[in-house]
Amino acid sequence: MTAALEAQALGRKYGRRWALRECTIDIPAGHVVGLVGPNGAGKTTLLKLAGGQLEPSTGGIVVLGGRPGDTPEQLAKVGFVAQDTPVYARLTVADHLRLGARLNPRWDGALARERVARLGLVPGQRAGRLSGGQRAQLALTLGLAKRPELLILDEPVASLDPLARREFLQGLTEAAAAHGLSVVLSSHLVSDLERVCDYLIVLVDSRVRLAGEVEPLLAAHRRLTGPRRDPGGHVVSVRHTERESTYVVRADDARIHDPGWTVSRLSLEDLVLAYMDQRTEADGPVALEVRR
Ligand SMILES: Nc1ncnc2c1ncn2[C@@H]1O[C@H](COP(=O)(O)OP(=O)(O)OP(=O)(O)O)[C@@H](O)[C@H]1O
Repeated sequence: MTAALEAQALGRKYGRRWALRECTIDIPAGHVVGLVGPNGAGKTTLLKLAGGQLEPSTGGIVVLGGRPGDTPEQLAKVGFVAQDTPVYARLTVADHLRLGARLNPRWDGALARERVARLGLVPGQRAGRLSGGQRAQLALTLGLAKRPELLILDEPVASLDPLARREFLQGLTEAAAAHGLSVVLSSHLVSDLERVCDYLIVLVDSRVRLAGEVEPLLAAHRRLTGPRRDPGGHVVSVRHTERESTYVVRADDARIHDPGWTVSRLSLEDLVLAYMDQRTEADGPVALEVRR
């Protein structure tokens, strides 16, 4: 099966500064991928490389078997909803749907009209007069109605209210399941990702710190709480208080059966925060090899 996204030693510089470096990932098709990381980590850069809006400085990237943005067929297969939810301020909602139909060979007009009606968007209203959240919903509708094989969403839910967020993410999961759509979405809202993503990429300081399917990743880590002593193996992060220490470790090689520890599983949010934190005994960040 063709991978949704393969990157090999992918890097992108702005001037002399790396925005993304040494990125090697291989994401099978059919996943809903959550891309997380602190501000400036390189998430948008990676998404734009996948969408063909940016060229790599080093390495290579293949999306659905082709070069990003290379041919009309490739462009039709990939939907991209940018962070600032670009819509044309002077065009109405209905104009956007007409434009979508004209520009996209696989356009699903029924889906677009049904979503617009369900969201309560007025077809005759100019996009410039919509609220930020409504503009985001319109941009998302255009992305879904394009019927891509891969939908890339850069912070799609940031401006949506909690109900709209849940509604959108549910729609996304349903579309992914019904049409075999692959999705890559970046977000700072890890609790939202927890609900929809089955694949995770954590980017920190322009590098991939963790990548893989969510369930195996969660199964491979534990939180140890107890005395301040080296648990052995891969320590992802550690926090000390006067009374106890909390370690996040790779479960396969740490001494988790030591009765001195209280051992618990992690939520996706705990796991993401541990890799974003990565404070160790030496108090310096460690680059970890990520096994899948
Ligand atoms: N057009 C540009 N020119 C110069 N530097 C840029 C440009 N775009 C991004 N950068 C830099 O590249 C790095 C990565 O930026 P990027 O937008 O990919 O991060 P991000 O993870 O998406 O951040 P955020 O969560 O804040 O959206 C940052 O240091 C940023 O300042």
